[in-house]
Amino acid sequence: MTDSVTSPPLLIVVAGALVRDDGRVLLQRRGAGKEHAGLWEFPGGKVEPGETPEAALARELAEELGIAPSGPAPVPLSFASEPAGSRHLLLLLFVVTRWRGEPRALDAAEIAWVEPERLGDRLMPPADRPLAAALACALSGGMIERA
Ligand SMILES: Nc1nc2c([nH]c(=O)n2[C@H]2C[C@H](O)[C@@H](COP(=O)(O)OP(=O)(O)OP(=O)(O)O)O2)c(=O)[nH]1
Repeated sequence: MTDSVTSPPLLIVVAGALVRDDGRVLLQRRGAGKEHAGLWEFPGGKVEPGETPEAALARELAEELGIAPSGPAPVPLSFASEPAGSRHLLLLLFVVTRWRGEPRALDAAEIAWVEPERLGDRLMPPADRPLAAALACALSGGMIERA
């Protein structure tokens, strides 16, 4: 193929929307010195070579929050696809309704449990905004079975 000039390498990132039994969603604020510092995002990170998205999600949730998904497998909800500097971001969002442990901000500046209808109030990276809207819509429409 000769179109690599016009097709930047994919940056595949996985993220989890933790939904508590009261319907609130966990967001975390990116720390200083990181890309998108200060913005609110879903916990997650880059999928490493040879890793499935599900394995990457479990690893990132352990590293960033000290929790492990349990019970029903995380459910893919939506994705974002957009340019990100010299690469192209593919951000895969899963919904997580059961986990072991109490989430702590091990990597982020802080975490917050946000009512779905207030997700839009938080400043987020561009890729997250439509994902947050889709999540709020799915939650208000009863499309997501809670723990
Ligand atoms: N984790 C996460 N990353 C996001 C979101 N939205 C978004 O644009 N991103 C971007 C920011 C980064 O360019 C990239 C993920 O980078 P990251 O720094 O979180 O990845 P990582 O945990 O693997 O970190 P590192 O080891 O490379 O430092 O995806 C989101 O909701 N969650």
